[in-house]
Amino acid sequence: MAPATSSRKPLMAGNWKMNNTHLEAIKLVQQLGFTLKEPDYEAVEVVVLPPFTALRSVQSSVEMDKLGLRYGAQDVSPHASGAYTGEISGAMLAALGCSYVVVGHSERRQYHNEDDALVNAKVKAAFANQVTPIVCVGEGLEVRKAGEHVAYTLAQVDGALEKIPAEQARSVVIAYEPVWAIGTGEVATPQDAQEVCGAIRGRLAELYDGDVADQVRVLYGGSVKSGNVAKLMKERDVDGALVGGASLDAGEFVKICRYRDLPA
Ligand SMILES: O=C[C@H](O)COP(=O)(O)O
Repeated sequence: MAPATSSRKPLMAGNWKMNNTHLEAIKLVQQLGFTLKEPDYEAVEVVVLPPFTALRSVQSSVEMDKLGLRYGAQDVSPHASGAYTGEISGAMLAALGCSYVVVGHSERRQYHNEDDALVNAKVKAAFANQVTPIVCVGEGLEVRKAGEHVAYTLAQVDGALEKIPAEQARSVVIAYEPVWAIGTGEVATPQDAQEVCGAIRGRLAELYDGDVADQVRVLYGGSVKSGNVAKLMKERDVDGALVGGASLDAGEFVKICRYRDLPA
């Protein structure tokens, strides 16, 4: 398994959601892998998050073609093994070379009733298998309108990291994804993103001693595209992006990974 890196290296993660068969996944990974070069990987960590059914194909492609991409899954079971029909364990993801797993995406919270306790159990399951969780947090429109977005999001951070020790917390990735910005084309302003990403880092500093808050990468997600990523990445506490729709297009995702070349 390729270990996840940190020291706040920018991270661009493409969450493919329920898109791409394993054959389409191979094509997309090869398009990305053959376009991105060593200087890209020196500047940015690039991760793709295919559906479970494509993970084995992505692993083979990455290994055979010696691609610099890392990859991960979109969910993990809180259980280690056994009679849990339809679930995929952390050990299974580790065996497929997954570096990352998304935990607590708003679509899981909304359509599968995932609460903070379950998200916390999934974070533990990921760490138990040396897979780095990308923990998604963020408020819906009503909460934002009520001006309670920071408190709401920080409560989700508290819930996800309950009883997670500092040595694990320092490698976690947190993705701030305001629900109203996901798939809507309505990206948060850089100032809005910074407000919450900065507050998340502040909360990490309250929760943990030492360098945890400095080490953790906080991503922004929600309608990120090549046209807005450079401005978002200028913000002090935005360390990368969790990209949905735009990550399905190789050319667009490469541009996002090369955000430094784009006008901010
Ligand atoms: O995980 C990714 C996010 O849900 C963002 O999706 P989007 O870029 O399509 O808005």
